Amino acid sequence: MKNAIGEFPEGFLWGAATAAYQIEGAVTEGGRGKNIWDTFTHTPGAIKNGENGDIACDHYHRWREDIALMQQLNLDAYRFSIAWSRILPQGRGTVNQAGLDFYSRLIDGLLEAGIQPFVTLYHWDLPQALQDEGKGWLRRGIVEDFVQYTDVVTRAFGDRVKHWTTFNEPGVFTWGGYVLGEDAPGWRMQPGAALTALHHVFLAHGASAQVIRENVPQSQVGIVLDINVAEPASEAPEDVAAALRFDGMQNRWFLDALLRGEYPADMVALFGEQMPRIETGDMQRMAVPLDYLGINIYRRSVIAHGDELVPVNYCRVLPPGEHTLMGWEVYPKCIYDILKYVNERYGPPKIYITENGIALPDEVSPDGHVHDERRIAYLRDHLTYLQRAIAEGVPVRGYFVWTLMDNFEWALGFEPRFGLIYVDHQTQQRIMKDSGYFYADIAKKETAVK
Ligand SMILES: CO[C@H](O)c1c[n+]2c([nH]1)[C@H](O)[C@@H](O)[C@H](O)[C@H]2CO
Repeated sequence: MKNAIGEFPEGFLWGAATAAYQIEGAVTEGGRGKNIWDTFTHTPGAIKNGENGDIACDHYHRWREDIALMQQLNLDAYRFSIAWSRILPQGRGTVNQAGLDFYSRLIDGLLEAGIQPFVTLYHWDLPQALQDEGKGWLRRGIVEDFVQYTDVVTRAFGDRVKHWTTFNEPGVFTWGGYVLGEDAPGWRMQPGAALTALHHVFLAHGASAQVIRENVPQSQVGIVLDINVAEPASEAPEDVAAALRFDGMQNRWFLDALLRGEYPADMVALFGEQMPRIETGDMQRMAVPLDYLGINIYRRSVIAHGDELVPVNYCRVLPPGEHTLMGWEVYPKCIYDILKYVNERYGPPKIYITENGIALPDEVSPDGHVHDERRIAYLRDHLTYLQRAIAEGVPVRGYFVWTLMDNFEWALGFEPRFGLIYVDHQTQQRIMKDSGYFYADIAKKETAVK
């Protein structure tokens, strides 16, 4: 199909993405159990402005209205996550039928609207009961809990949902949650804790993929990673070495483990005593064949030597130029560079851009519209580089904007607005931004130029 950006493969999916804790609200409704983000956001000082996702975008009650907005955007697909603690309030054991019913109605509504559901099983919101019982992902037994959760939801929705992502960005929630303290559960520990948690997440991924394939005929199974191509800040040997360590930690640790069944030797040597306990067969258990790789792409990564993050000892350098509200550089060619990096080294069968977007201080103008020209430029320029990568043979089959609507941006609260749709979080009014109309035109099939 052809649109204002250029030629895209027939069947290319134009989507938008969200996550349960960031949009649903209704945290004590419908039998939902507590999760670690409920706890973390109510911990004084954890979240900017003391905000939380108790109400968020009230999507739990407004999902019909939100599906109608997705139709206005001409979406082919919608990427969303299921809240584990809505399905299994205690993380395991008794199933909450009201939780299954909510997602079943949502999925039926999407299908009726002609929108394909892309489900993420885990987007950071671990049931608090599992955190309390045995330190969450640090306990190897959690793999079995995740398998039960996978089994329940794929039996319930596998007749209608074919695209299943096990985890969103394993590195972010383990490193952020167990070392940096920036994400739930907010622990500041040694890197070894994050590597152990990550090892168990990888095992859970492999076991979950098996269950999905057993329960869902014609399923497509993948995982979502944030891959970053490292550019040394200078030609100085210490910066070049730091960029290699960044590449090892940010990219090869995940891609080698999940696609090749081995941890990269240089990083194993670097981590030494911090390495997780690896049992016989573990690496084969995690490296199950995948139907697609989801990649979240936002920015370029210019890396220099740094003394803080021991033992990886790298730090990001922010080049001059345009930056987003997150303090990230706007560098559209990053999407081309990252796709070429992954395709040339690992050659996944299919790729989806599962997140790409920009945080801006959007405001409603006196005319009642949100004129977010910078987001239009960001999307247009990244899509142009995406189209170039596809034309050069990278097997990208879909693109999901982060995000459908302005939502709860984790430790930063509601201030960073990423949405195609503006949300007034006091009134819950939704307003399509100018970028939403732009994207609807990109996604609209009738605009196809013969
Ligand atoms: C460096 O960006 C990461 O890849 C990334 C960015 N983002 C993410 N991962 C998460 O998957 C989303 O939940 C965030 O809301 C979103 C915006 O911050």
